Amino acid sequence: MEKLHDAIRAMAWTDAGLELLDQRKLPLAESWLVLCDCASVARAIRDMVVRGAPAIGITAAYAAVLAARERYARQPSDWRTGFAIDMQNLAQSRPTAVNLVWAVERMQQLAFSLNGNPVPVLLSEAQAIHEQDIAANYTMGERGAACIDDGSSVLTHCNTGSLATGGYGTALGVIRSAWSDNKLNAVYADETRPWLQGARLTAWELVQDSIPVTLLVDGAAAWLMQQGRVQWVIVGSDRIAANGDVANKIGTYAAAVAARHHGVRFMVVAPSSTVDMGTACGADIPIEMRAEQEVLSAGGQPVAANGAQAWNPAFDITPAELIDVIVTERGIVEHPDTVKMRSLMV
Ligand SMILES: CSC[C@H]1O[C@H](OP(=O)(O)O)[C@H](O)[C@@H]1O
Repeated sequence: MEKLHDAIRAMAWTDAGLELLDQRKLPLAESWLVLCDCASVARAIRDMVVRGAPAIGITAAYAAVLAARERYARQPSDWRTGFAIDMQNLAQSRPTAVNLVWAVERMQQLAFSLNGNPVPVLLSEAQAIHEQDIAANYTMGERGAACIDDGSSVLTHCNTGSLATGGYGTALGVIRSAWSDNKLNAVYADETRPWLQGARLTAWELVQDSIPVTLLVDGAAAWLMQQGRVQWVIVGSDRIAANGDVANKIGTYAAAVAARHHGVRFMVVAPSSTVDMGTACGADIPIEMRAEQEVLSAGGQPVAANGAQAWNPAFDITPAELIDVIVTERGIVEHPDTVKMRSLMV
């Protein structure tokens, strides 16, 4: 089967600045923002113009280039002080995806090792982070697809494709590769309330690739499994703790519980930049709480009675014992635990 085209990108560096595809407007409109300063990129991450753990990390790396360019132009003799402030603000834009802090620390450590104008070297580093992520996604796509038997149907949650990464995707990369290998009968996608990453982004990506996709409301996932209609649930992650516990979009834990109950296998796909060996277990992962309004409305229109309140955790924690396999570019871990995760990350 011909290799799927890989044209979708969430971000692109240009001399004018960092271009971000505004994912808040998809699938109805494809519009790009061109951001020229670090603070604007931090706001764009917070406001989910760009989202998805690896995409957030790559975007932060480019934001570090913008910060260095601005600070060095303003004060060549003492650009580091302002740069450090920019990096702190950037790192605080969203708390759960460890890729953000990983990228900020990697860029800041490099920046402070440089003499003279840091921008050219930092830009090369940011571009390397971007390219390495894409390469990792193709590797994970092949490795994950190899776990899937011919004739399988799969369910995915949220968006883990080119829009959530540097390109191709993590869990959606596995689905792309498995489809290219003629292994899949059907692909199901949870709409993923309240932000609708599945309905608005995953479905859009798969339609672009001419891969048939069937959307379902999140509450239908367990019934789909009870009907025996999927053999795998395949998801991404925003942070994997040292013991293999996984933080991912809200609704992932429910899917994992239902999958285990119904004998459906559960795969987590994430680059090693998502693994946080400094966090012992899932209980120690910060869970982002987002605005109540995201639950109380849809498409900008209220859907709840005026006066109702909402609880809006953006992520939940799936314990390692509910995960059959974690796929990274460094290797595959079956039935993850701390020992296995540590051996993967050495
Ligand atoms: C490729 S991992 C993407 C990961 O990020 C999503 O969260 P958000 O859309 O809020 O950034 C979701 O947890 C996905 O699994």
